[in-house]
Amino acid sequence: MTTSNPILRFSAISLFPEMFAAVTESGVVGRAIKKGKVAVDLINPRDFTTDRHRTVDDRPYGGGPGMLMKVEPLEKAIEFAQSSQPDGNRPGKVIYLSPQGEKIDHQMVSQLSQEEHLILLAGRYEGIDERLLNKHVDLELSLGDFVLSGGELAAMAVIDSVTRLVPEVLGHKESAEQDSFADGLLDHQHYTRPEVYDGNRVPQVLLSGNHQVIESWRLQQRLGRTWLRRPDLLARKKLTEQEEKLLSMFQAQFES
Ligand SMILES: NC(=O)c1ccc(N[C@@H]2CC[C@@H](O)C2)nc1
Repeated sequence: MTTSNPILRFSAISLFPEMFAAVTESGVVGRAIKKGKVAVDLINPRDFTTDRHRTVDDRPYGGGPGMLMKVEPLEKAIEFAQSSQPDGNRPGKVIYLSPQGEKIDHQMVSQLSQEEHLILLAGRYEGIDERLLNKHVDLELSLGDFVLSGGELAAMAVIDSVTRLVPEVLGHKESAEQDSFADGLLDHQHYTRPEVYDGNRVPQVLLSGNHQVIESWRLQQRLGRTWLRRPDLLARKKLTEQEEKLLSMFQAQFES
């Protein structure tokens, strides 16, 4: 069933729109687009240049290495993205991807999945004029403390992670509720055939067919792994009495 108006629309502003095929032509996002639940428009600032050489970069004031993205083509691309928003809808939220942004986490992804239109600004070169950012950008986001040669990969990470949380995008089989972080814990271990691999057996509990025991074991592993690998996440989580008990049993075994 394709609906004419998608639940969530992304407008990706990028000098390398062909990169976005990586998310638009496969997997969860590809299927969500086919089902008309999500749309991804690609907007290239180069199409908004007026000079013969279609110039999109310029030298930085104050000198220094590299180039910056020209203001005018970017501004026209952003205004084009906003004008493509159906009348009456809330204006699109302009997101700039950069190492100077707020670190993205599940909370942020979940909030973004409630929006109707996300305009993702993927920069290149050394970046973008601060006055353009101040005028047009609502939210500056970062995948983490590292530098990419362009914002496109970060923008695609936003498209993929947000799309997964759009209602009815994931079938019940792949439901996002089971995702790690959805409840502030890391994921448990996963196993599939063969039962013995490289001399290691699958944990017996998973072969028992006793779903209550399996669920309890999985929760205990999630608590234990979060305690071992991401104590910062555990510190933020209010544990139920049952979770406290499972975790302390895990800790006792671990420390024995
Ligand atoms: N950590 C990140 O999310 C991130 C985002 C963008 C980026 N690089 C672009 C290229 C020029 C400027 O627009 C920023 N690097 C890292």
